Amino acid sequence: MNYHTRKWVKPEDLNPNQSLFGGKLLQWIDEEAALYAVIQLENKKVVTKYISEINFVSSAKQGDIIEIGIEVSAFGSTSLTLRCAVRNKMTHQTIITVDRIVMVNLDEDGNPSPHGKTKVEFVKDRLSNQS
Ligand SMILES: CCCCCCCCCCCCCCCC(=O)SCCNC(=O)CCNC(=O)[C@H](O)C(C)(C)COP(=O)(O)OP(=O)(O)OC[C@H]1O[C@@H](n2cnc3c(N)ncnc32)[C@H](O)[C@@H]1OP(=O)(O)O
Repeated sequence: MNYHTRKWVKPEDLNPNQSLFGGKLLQWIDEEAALYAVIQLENKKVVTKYISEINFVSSAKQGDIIEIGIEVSAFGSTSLTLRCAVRNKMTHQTIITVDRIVMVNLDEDGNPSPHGKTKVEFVKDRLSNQS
C-alpha cells in the first residue's frame, strides 16, 4: 500500500465528540480514489460506482496528521477496483479501511468505456518512455 496523501485534522473536520467526522474522512478517501483512478486510467472522466465494507477502526483527533493509502485490487474492463487504508502518520495506527472502491472509466457521453489498462503504471515511467 502506498500512502500518497497526508491530511492535518483541523477544528472544522471534527464531530461533536471532538474526533474526526467520518463523512469528512470518506470525502477525502473518495477524492483520493478519484485522483488515483484519473492518473492510472489517464482519463479525467471517472466516477465512483461502488464503495464496500467500511471499517472505522479507531478515531483521529484535532492536530493529528493522517495519511491515505490506496492500492489496486483489480483491473476490470471499464472499472478499476481499489483498496484503501487511512492511518495515523506518527503511530501508524489504522483509522479506517475500505475493502473495495470501484471507479468506472467513462467516455465523453458519460457511458462506461474500456480503459485498456492491466497493470499499475507510474507517471515517471510514462515520461521516460516519451523521451
Ligand atoms: C481542466 C481541468 C480539469 C481538472 C480535472 C482534474 C481531475 C479531477 C477528477 C475528479 C474526478 C471526480 C470524480 C469524483 C467521484 C465522484 O464524485 S463520482 C459521483 C458519484 N458517482 C456517480 O454519480 C456514478 C453514478 N452511476 C452511473 O453513472 C452509472 O452507474 C455508471 C458508473 C455509468 C455505470 O453504469 P452501469 O450501467 O452500472 O455500467 P456497467 O457497464 O453495468 O458497469 C460498469 C462497470 O462497473 C462495474 N459495476 C457495476 N455495478 C457494480 C457494483 N454494484 N459493484 C461493483 N462493480 C460494479 C461493472 O462490473 C463494470 O466494470 P467492468 O466489468 O467493465 O470492469
